[in-house]
Amino acid sequence: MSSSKINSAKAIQEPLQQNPAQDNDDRLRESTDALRTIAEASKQAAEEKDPPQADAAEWKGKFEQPDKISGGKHDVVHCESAQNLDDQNDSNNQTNEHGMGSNEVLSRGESDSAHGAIQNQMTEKVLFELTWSSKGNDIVSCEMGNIKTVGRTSEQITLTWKSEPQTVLIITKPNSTHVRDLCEDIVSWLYMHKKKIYVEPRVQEELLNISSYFEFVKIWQDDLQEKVDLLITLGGDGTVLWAASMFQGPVPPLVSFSLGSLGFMTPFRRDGYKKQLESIIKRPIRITLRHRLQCQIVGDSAEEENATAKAIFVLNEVTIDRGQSPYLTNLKCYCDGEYVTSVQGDGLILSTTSGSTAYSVAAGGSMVHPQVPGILLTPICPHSLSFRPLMLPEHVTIGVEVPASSRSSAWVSFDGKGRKELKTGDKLICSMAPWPVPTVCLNGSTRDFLCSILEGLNWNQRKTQSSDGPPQPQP
Ligand SMILES: NC(=O)c1ccc[n+]([C@@H]2O[C@H](COP(=O)([O-])OP(=O)(O)OC[C@H]3O[C@@H](n4cnc5c(N)ncnc54)[C@H](O)[C@@H]3O)[C@@H](O)[C@H]2O)c1
Ligand SMILES: Nc1ncnc2c1ncn2[C@@H]1O[C@H](COP(=O)(O)OP(=O)(O)OP(=O)(O)O)[C@@H](O)[C@H]1O
Repeated sequence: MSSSKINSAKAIQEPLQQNPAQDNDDRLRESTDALRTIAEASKQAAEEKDPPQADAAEWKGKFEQPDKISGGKHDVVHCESAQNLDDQNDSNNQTNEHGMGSNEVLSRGESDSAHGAIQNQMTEKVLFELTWSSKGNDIVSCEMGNIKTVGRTSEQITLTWKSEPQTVLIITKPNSTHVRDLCEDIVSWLYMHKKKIYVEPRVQEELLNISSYFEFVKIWQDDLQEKVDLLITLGGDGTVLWAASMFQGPVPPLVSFSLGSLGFMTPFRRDGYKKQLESIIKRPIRITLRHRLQCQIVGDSAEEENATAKAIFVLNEVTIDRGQSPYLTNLKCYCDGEYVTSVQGDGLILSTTSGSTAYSVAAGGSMVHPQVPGILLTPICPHSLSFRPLMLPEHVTIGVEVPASSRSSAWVSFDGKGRKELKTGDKLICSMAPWPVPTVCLNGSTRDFLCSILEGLNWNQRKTQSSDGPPQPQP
């Protein structure tokens, strides 16, 4: 192992040992534990073979400090009065305000070359306001004993900056010339607009290889989640997943440019990026709050790793499968601690609604609008004719256990990464995380979703039936 890897592993291990876990296998642990887990997952990823990912994961591990999260903000949305919205948000202009999202104030000082003076002024993370179409703060009213729904949790949300975002983190897909080119352009554009720019070490190196002009671009060192105003991804859905996994607490608004093959979560195109970014930093933006799941393994395996209270955040799904075992998985499923059923088949996917169009749909699950709060249970090749996919409400806690009677262990993966063995007796606990990923919409949450299933999956494409044919049957 290289010395940098050893240092990185040490940096990860130390926080892991600082906060011993408490026992409770029915509820997910609080945020301190969550960070510890992410650090461990990154360590594992760093040991994987893919060099760009291993390096990136190693870098992520360096700044993931468990104690940061204990002071994390659980309330992403607070109630406060709304402002008028501009013409971008017609649909919301006639509605009342529902909530306000704010980021905390923090201090920092750092000198830069060209824009040093400007950058030094940026000592606070910018605040913003969230407008959630609704006739009031409540979802349900009960006046005079009449129950009436007055708000919808899945309505379009608008984010209005209190001042222009200043600090931008750009995450890019490795090994792509198109991505590198667009990254260079966007970095230059942002610098012209006096933004403070952070990237991964690999990207900084790439930019400096192009020109020393890019010396103003910084590598993020620490306090990541507390300083970024805007997150930009250049790549496909995998890059969005990667960027989201870097935030173990609140996630800043994420603008995703599509430079992949499919791009369900990447509505922005490289052409016209200037106009789009200009609009995003200066005007109110429509966002989709993509829910995440927090997952935790409890049992002997976790204890062996000295991390019983591990939690990992996923934007798409957590998958439990049979790995290389030739046997059926035998997974006992619990909902809020109550036994529900057993999965006998290749495995089970616990998916967010954002992830419903990914692995879950391939396994026969329904596609669900990402703003709908809920957890999908989709079996993988169940050896039972009646195991239909299921969707449960957002508040439940799901447990999946490999019972002692199982013929073999199972394997868990998180957004397709960080595979871990679930030995007999181990349990995966999963519930909705308090920190969603706010992705910026191109044409609104619903239109973007429908476009992605129509264009990405060719949903329900069929040649139209010709009008000529047998005569209509007479009534
Ligand atoms: N049989 C399958 O369909 C299958 C199998 C394994 C993993 N996956 C998915 O791949 C994801 C990891 O993505 P990656 O890009 O890192 O790996 P990857 O490069 O193997 O890409 C998998 C494909 O899934 C697509 N995808 C990812 N998230 C999506 C979403 N929310 N909606 C629609 N499509 C989506 C990607 O665009 C890509 O085409 C996992 O979270 C899992 O959902 C799918
Ligand atoms: N910054 C990053 N560092 C390391 N690995 C990354 C980074 N961004 C993305 N990846 C990985 O690179 C792989 C490919 O990325 P991505 O899915 O974005 O591109 P794609 O496969 O071309 O696009 P699509 O998902 O649309 O098919 C994914 O496995 C992802 O986890």
